[in-house]
Amino acid sequence: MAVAEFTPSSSSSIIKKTSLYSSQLFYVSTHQKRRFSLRPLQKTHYANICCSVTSNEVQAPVVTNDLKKKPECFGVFCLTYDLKAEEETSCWKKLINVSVSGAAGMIANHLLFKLAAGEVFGPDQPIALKLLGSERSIQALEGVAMELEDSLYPLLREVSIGIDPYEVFQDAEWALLIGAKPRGPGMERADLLDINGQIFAEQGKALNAVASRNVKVIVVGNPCNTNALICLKNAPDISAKNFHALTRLDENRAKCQLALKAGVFYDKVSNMTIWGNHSTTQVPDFLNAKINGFPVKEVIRDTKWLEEEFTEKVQKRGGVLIQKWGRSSAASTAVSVVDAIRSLVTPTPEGDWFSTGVYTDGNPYGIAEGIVFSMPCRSNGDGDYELVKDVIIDDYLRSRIKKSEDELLAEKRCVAHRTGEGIAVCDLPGDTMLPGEM
Ligand SMILES: NC(=O)c1ccc[n+]([C@@H]2O[C@H](COP(=O)([O-])OP(=O)(O)OC[C@H]3O[C@@H](n4cnc5c(N)ncnc54)[C@H](O)[C@@H]3O)[C@@H](O)[C@H]2O)c1
Repeated sequence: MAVAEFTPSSSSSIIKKTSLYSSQLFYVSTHQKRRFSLRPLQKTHYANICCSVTSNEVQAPVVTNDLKKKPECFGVFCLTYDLKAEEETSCWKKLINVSVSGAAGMIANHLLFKLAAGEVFGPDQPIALKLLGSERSIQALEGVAMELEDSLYPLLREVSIGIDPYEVFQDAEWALLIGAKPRGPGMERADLLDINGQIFAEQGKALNAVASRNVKVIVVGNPCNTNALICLKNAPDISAKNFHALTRLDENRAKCQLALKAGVFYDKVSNMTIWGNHSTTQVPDFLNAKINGFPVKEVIRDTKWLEEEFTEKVQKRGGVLIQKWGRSSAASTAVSVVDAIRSLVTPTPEGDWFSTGVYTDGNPYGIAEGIVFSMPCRSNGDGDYELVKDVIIDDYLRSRIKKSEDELLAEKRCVAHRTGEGIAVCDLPGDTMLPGEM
């Protein structure tokens, strides 16, 4: 059985970089330490401007004669440099590095273009995209980089691709870990936990070695809660608080179902928590959620529907979608990654909260410590979060939360060899992975 597609080895890695600063598209082989131009980059005036970076702003760009004379800067793009570009870029923030793994996959194919367009970090935030693929996906990754080039995004200042996380995560301020091995036919869930555990242990080590000390990590690849746990345990120099497992898609799905039942538009649904694991043991919390500012139970008086139909609909939405669509949700997952990041970089609206899978140490709900569990959080927009304290937990909710907690504790025991916590013992309860997202 192949253990993982990706074998980290800095000696064999190839980084391909397209830099809009240099107007060149080139490979950097860490082996040979040489660069060669593949083809000229047909680009707008951004191709021949330089931005010098101050503490929090990119200074006005200047046209350098050197670059202007370069043979790869050609034709109309060299001549039509518009001085207004200086004004446009002078108020930009400092460039941020965003690393994305699984960048040639379906989710990334939606997400990368949202990142480059400024939908995530804002219209004044230039970004460098560093894309991590597997050996098998390196060609596809080149195609992704070409599409990004051809999209002429002004905010996208650099694109690099590679298969070595120690290079691709260098100075990462955000790491969006999407790449994971899918579950093959007949593969036991314990095997999947182990195979992906290996990937996320390696990526945790790489983040620990080379990423920004303040990097925010969002784990999407499944089983995402336990992958996030493995990742953070392998990155001891980075705060465990910086690691998230994506449960925002589940939150969005739950909001949609409540809106549908109540006959309101979904922006009227707030305070939606997904508790627990991104699996069918997840608990969409209708007790604390609100519709038009009122408790859901006051608006939807059908408790049977809430406890049975609603809960199951949210838990199994991914499976229904794959039956209809023939593949797992990619676009809505990408949207939910955008939502998850935006929730951390913009202040949470007064009285509201969002769900994300985070490390349980110090949680006020009595959930076991040492696991990654989806809980209600608020942020003041600085990338950090705090857990919401004033939530009601009744017997129904507590028993459901306990089931998801037990599952995550079992997953944790099963990957103890990956988290440095001893010998793995796999006594997993029933198979509760979300159908279609395996
Ligand atoms: N948390 C959620 O809400 C949620 C929702 C949907 C999907 N998912 C999960 O997201 C993951 C990706 O889904 P997708 O639809 O994009 O899959 P995909 O198969 O289209 O893409 C995955 C990509 O990752 C690459 N890859 C594999 N191992 C890698 C490694 N070690 N390093 C870098 N890249 C690697 C593959 O080559 C592939 O290109 C899956 O694990 C899926 O189950 C999570």
